[in-house]
Amino acid sequence: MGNLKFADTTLRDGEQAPGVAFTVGEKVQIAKMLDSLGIEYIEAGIPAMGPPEDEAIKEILDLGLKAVISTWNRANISDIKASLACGAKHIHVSAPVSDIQIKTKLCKNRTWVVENMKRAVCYALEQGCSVTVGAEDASRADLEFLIEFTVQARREGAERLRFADTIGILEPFRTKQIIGMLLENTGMDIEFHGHNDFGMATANTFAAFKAGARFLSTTLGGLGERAGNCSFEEILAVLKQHEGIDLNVNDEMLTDTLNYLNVASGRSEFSSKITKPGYRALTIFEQYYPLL
Ligand SMILES: CC(=O)SCCNC(=O)CCNC(=O)[C@H](O)C(C)(C)COP(=O)(O)OP(=O)(O)OC[C@H]1O[C@@H](n2cnc3c(N)ncnc32)[C@H](O)[C@@H]1OP(=O)(O)O
Ligand SMILES: CC(C)C(=O)C(=O)O
Repeated sequence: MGNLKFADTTLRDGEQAPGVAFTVGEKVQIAKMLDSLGIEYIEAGIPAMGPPEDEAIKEILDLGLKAVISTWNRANISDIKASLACGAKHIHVSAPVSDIQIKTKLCKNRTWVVENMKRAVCYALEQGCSVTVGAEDASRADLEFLIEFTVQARREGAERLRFADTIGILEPFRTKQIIGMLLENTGMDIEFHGHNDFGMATANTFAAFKAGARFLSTTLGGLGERAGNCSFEEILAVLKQHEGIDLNVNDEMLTDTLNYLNVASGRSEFSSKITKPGYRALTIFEQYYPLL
């Protein structure tokens, strides 16, 4: 998909959607389908959760897919050991970076967060893994601290930073400004992870792309915690319509994948996602919407 890369989190954040629990077989099938669509990065799950999550992750890793398979870890060594036990080679280390989450969720301070992130990154690298770092609740973080956290992650050897709009409070203008500022001040590659609480996950993801984020975190159908995440098929349509970027995703395969997910997620409203305006515009009625 060229310079722009997709990091799918249907199997991790998608499964955090209310009422959704995939079986091991469903997770493996979804991973195969994501790979067939040409998605470059697949977040397979959280090994620290134990069985059956770790079984699914092992099976996915054993498939030898083209996509890079990563696992989600808290900023601690025991989570990374659980990932290594599954055979993971690509470790995502995640930590809250807003003061509100550092204080209320972790009961810690900024120094603790940076030190534990660094220790976890360093450990994973020593084990021969590649590492990405996640900044949870980045949209509510103090900007100077976010820059400091990112610079330290980069120095430690992390490949990129996942900027999470964890509670979905950003809007596109602010997103563009904040991602641009982060890129300018850190030189770190950015992955944008948006939530849809105000219905702006796709718009914010597009704004992050316009600001220079090369990695877009998406889920099939926008499945994800609370109101969900940026949907893969929507941002595909937006990129095509507004940027003329055609990622040549096989439309039939995408529809089959969404239909499979509809059944696996048990979310009946999900099937209607393929009739969402953005997606439909470019797949069914493309001739009426000349590309820019
Ligand atoms: C915003 C997000 O989407 S984050 C991803 C969220 N997804 C999930 O949490 C998946 C479901 N969660 C689980 O199954 C479990 O919470 C597990 C397996 C991940 C962890 O289980 P446990 O360790 O038994 O319990 P628990 O969730 O209470 O862990 C809390 C501990 O993790 C710490 N912690 C939480 N997040 C992080 C983090 N990102 N980095 C470091 N430590 C963290 C807490 O401070 C707390 O530490 P303490 O034990 O010293 O007080
Ligand atoms: C763990 C992260 C990336 C997440 O899902 C969020 O903060 O929204």
